[in-house]
Amino acid sequence: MHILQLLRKQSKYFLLFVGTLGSVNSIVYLGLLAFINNAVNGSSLSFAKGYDGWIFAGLVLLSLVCTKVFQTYMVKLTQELLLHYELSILQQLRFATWEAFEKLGAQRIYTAIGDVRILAYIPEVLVAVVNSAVIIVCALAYLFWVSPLGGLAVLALTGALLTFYMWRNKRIEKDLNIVRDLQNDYHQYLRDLIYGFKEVKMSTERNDRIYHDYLKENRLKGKELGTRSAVKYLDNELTGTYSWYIALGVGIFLLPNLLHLSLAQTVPFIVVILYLMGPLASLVKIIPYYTNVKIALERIDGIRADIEAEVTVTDSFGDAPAIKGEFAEIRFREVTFEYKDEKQNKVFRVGPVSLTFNRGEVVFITGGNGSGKSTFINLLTGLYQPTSGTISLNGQVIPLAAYPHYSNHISAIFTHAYLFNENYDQFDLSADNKELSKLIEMMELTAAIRIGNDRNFIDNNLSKGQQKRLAMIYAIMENRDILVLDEWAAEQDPHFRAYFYKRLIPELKRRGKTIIAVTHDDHYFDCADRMLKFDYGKIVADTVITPENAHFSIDVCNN
Ligand SMILES: Nc1ncnc2c1ncn2[C@@H]1O[C@H](COP(=O)(O)OP(=O)(O)OP(=O)(O)O)[C@@H](O)[C@H]1O
Repeated sequence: MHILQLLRKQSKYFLLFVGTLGSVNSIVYLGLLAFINNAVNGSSLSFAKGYDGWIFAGLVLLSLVCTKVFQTYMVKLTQELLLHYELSILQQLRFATWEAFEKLGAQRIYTAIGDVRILAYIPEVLVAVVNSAVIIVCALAYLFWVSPLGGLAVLALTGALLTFYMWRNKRIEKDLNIVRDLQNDYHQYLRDLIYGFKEVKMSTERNDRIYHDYLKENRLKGKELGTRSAVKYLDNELTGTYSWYIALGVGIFLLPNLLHLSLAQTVPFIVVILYLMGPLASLVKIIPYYTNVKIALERIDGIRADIEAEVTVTDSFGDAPAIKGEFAEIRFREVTFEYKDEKQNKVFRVGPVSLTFNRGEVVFITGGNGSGKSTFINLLTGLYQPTSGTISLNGQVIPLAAYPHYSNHISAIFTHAYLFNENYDQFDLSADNKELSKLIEMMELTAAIRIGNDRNFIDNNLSKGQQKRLAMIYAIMENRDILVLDEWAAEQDPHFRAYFYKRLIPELKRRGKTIIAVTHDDHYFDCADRMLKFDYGKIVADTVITPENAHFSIDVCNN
């Protein structure tokens, strides 16, 4: 969206403000020009005789006040705009489905939020553009009035310079767009270096390559393009300043001789040239800022359009469907989920799945790599919505819009569990919470974590296994009916693994929880009530485990 359109959308008074500032400043600048010119010529405006100095000071003051009011208005408007953009991107994002979020990608979201900060240049750009434009128009009008020939000459020069700047700017804009792309890649490589530092240290070849072929290569290209555009911008400034000096020289030395004019006759021309130097310089200086704002806006609009294409609801989660009674069952009926590529071709399909999870059941899910277990977990937790078929809770089919409410019934610990830095769930993490202390003890984290600090969150610097145990504490504190675990025990030591299967799961079951866990721990398959086995996206075995068939079932699941 264009900057002006955007500001008009943000404030209906925007054009009124620009118009008022432009009109007042036109009067001020025309008046100032006339005063300066007359003062240089030794004449005086008839109506201002004796008060020239006062009127001059008054005009300057009026212009100052007007510009100050406009500047303050622009700063406030821009800050509102920044807030609006930041919040609207976040607001749209939080209503995005997991599938839509995966498509957008975290890097693009970070970049868009970063781009919003660039919009903070808008006041500088607009104040410079409005003021300079007003001065240029007034100066040219004045010159046409006193010397049409001089007016024509300066108009031609100004027009030629501005066209030249705009043409050069179009080319620089292309380079700056590439610089922005390079910056995005650079941040990605940087993240790889920092978060994959261990892996980087494990291979000198990888270490060399990430530095020489990616980071350094990227920075060298960035430097080349950055230098090229900075030099072009500085060239613009030089061209502008020196063309104006040439025009000034022509006015002072050539015109009087060539056209047999007295110096006094060329004074308006010289005054206007001098008068225009400042505004034109500030216009040229502001072009890089303008270009950056324009590029940022285009990119933000791009990502917002992508988010809008993926996210239909952006204001509320709507009312939760009234589910009758306590949790009794989740039923999948002919549920499928398809991953598609960019051309909408199916790349992998899970299902059709038809089954029921009953209250209090402990269900283990097994299957080879890439067999569809995690995709199924995403469906079960409501992160993915079925491509076809229905999921119902206590017999009530979940409409697409109600999936966020459906997810509210489930606690989940995913393979790469993320622990928040703040206590968004407002758990009671105080030292005198007995239940918490018991859970910490149970998870053998007493020595590893500290509770009861001011910020009411658990300070942690934990190993992967400990992080999963802390995630388990939070999941238990959430106190939801269904607990979904994706390879929770994978990072636990043998002692804790045994504790999980033999003590924790039975304890949670005793509390009435329904546990659905992806696992490869075949030693403990007999701890489940039921086993599901996935293969190529389909459930190939759904076996109830009894003491009699436990070993047979385990064999089925392992084969
Ligand atoms: N976001 C995605 N886009 C496209 N295809 C995907 C996506 N996520 C998974 N897949 C594909 O879906 C198939 C099933 O993946 P899934 O992660 O569900 O399997 P899994 O059984 O959990 O495997 P693993 O045990 O290795 O985690 C795989 O072929 C995978 O490549």
